[in-house]
Amino acid sequence: MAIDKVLVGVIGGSGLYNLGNLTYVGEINPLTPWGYPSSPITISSLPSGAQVAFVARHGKDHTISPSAIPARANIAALKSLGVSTIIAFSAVGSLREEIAPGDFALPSQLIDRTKGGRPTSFFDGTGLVAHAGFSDPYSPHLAAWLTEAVREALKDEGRGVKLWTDKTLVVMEGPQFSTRAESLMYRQWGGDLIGMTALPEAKLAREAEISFALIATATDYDAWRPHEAGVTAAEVGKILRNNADTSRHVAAHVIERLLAADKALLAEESGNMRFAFMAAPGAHKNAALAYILPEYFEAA
Ligand SMILES: CSC[C@H]1O[C@H](OP(=O)(O)O)[C@H](O)[C@@H]1O
Ligand SMILES: Nc1ncnc2[nH]cnc12
Repeated sequence: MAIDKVLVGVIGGSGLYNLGNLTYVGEINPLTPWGYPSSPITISSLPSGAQVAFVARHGKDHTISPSAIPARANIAALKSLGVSTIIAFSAVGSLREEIAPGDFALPSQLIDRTKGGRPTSFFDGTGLVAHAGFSDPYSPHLAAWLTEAVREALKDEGRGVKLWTDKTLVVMEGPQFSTRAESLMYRQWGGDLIGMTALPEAKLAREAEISFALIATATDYDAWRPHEAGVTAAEVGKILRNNADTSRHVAAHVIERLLAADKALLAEESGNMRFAFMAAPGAHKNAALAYILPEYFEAA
């Protein structure tokens, strides 16, 4: 089967290394100006025939640590396939009693606690300065639409998985989990969830004019609860398989409906960079920027 223009991309995190519930079409490994993506991108088709692109952010065998994920290559590779909307999944710890392991959440805000120098912009080293708006890190219309669509998908699956919305996700560097003091501090800051990979992914999607939403899947209670041992990878691992099965169901259900929904939803971020540049982009020929934003840049 031929690979068509793919409008929706999925990024899988811990435990979610494939969309094996869809029909396999092929694999493609684009070399972007920022290198290769974390893993070759799998193209699969939905029952309607529409195609979806999937990338495993830690690699298919989970060999890439959160600090080393080639996020620019992942986003650029998806964009090169025609992707205008990404739905990303991320395993997270819960900083709130009411958000239990096994629950799903749509975060609306992020707090950046990464500090290992992950590249966060496509414009680094290009000589062009761009300031993308990031007050709402996830595309608001897409997130609002997803609330109902994900709820419906979870109901349809029938396992009784709960969905939380409007939560604040703290993104830490890792790979070690937080100390108890840090975990308690994040709660005081208003954090509801904690993970290691949501940034810079969301920033890069915004720069690439891709609509982007994150579905967070809770695996543990992090380290803030008194009298508990604290989080371990083994504890997280126990819940990953169920969360991944539910994520696959949600992805298939939601993307099928998204492709049939108002086309404006898929293009929510289109044009958002037009006023972000500090110097006229037309005057700036750059092959890397042309790869990600051909609307504004030409190859040199
Ligand atoms: C396996 S627990 C820590 C690990 O899980 C999360 O990964 P992802 O966001 O890709 O699902 C978390 O961010 C850490 O990378
Ligand atoms: N407690 C936690 N802290 C950071 N990332 C996580 N991913 C899953 N659980 C996590």
